[in-house]
Amino acid sequence: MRLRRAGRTYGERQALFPIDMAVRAGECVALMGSNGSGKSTLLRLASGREKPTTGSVLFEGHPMREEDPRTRARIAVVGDTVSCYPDLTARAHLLLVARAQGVGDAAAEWTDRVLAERGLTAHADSYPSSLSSGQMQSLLLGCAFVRPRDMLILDEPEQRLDPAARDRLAEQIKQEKRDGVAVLLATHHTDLAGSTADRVIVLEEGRVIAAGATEKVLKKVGL
Ligand SMILES: Nc1ncnc2c1ncn2[C@@H]1O[C@H](COP(=O)(O)OP(=O)(O)OP(=O)(O)O)[C@@H](O)[C@H]1O
Repeated sequence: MRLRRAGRTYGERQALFPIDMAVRAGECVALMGSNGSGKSTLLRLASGREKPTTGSVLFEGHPMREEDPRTRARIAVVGDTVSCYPDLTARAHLLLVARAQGVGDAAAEWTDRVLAERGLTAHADSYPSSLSSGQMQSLLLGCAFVRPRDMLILDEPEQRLDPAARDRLAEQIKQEKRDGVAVLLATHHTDLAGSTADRVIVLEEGRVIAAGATEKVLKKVGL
């Protein structure tokens, strides 16, 4: 996935100034920066959810189009909005996504594995209204891991997770990299970025203020 001078305005506000960046297979890039610095905007462009107002976004050399089923089939996104079906259990959500994304006969097996990995086995038959906010976040993350993917886009995936669930998430991201998945995430959690990201990009008011190898950048910006 590559952004070529991609920028985004909302009315008068320049949420993201034109930026060049790429995420390669097996690599994790973390976006950091204060509230409103443009991280979610960049992720929405990278996932094809929104179009840049300048420049372009490419996935494997072709313009990113979320409406293209082939793109959707390969990019798993956990965005900044929570959405679920109130009358479907945690297990049913995962089965639905697995089947919709072509997992086929293995959907039940994938679902059980993801429930266990996300610490949700005991809540498999719970409805969203009876999940805690952290369990709900784990379910949303599970929806990204219960389907095939070549790219993973995560917006503050650590939010509402307890330390154990956060550690499991970090391990999962490292496994994704070993499996050749390209990972792009926005996070406020320095340890999560430090343990998973190969590179960090720090945004401030829509501009890149630091970018490069994780350790170097975190040190430079005092994180
Ligand atoms: N749909 C929109 N319409 C108008 N302005 C928007 C819209 N989305 C984002 N913005 C503005 O763009 C800027 C960047 O927002 P963005 O959500 O990308 O920040 P962020 O770095 O993800 O912040 P946070 O850490 O709070 O999630 C903010 O000033 C925000 O108010």
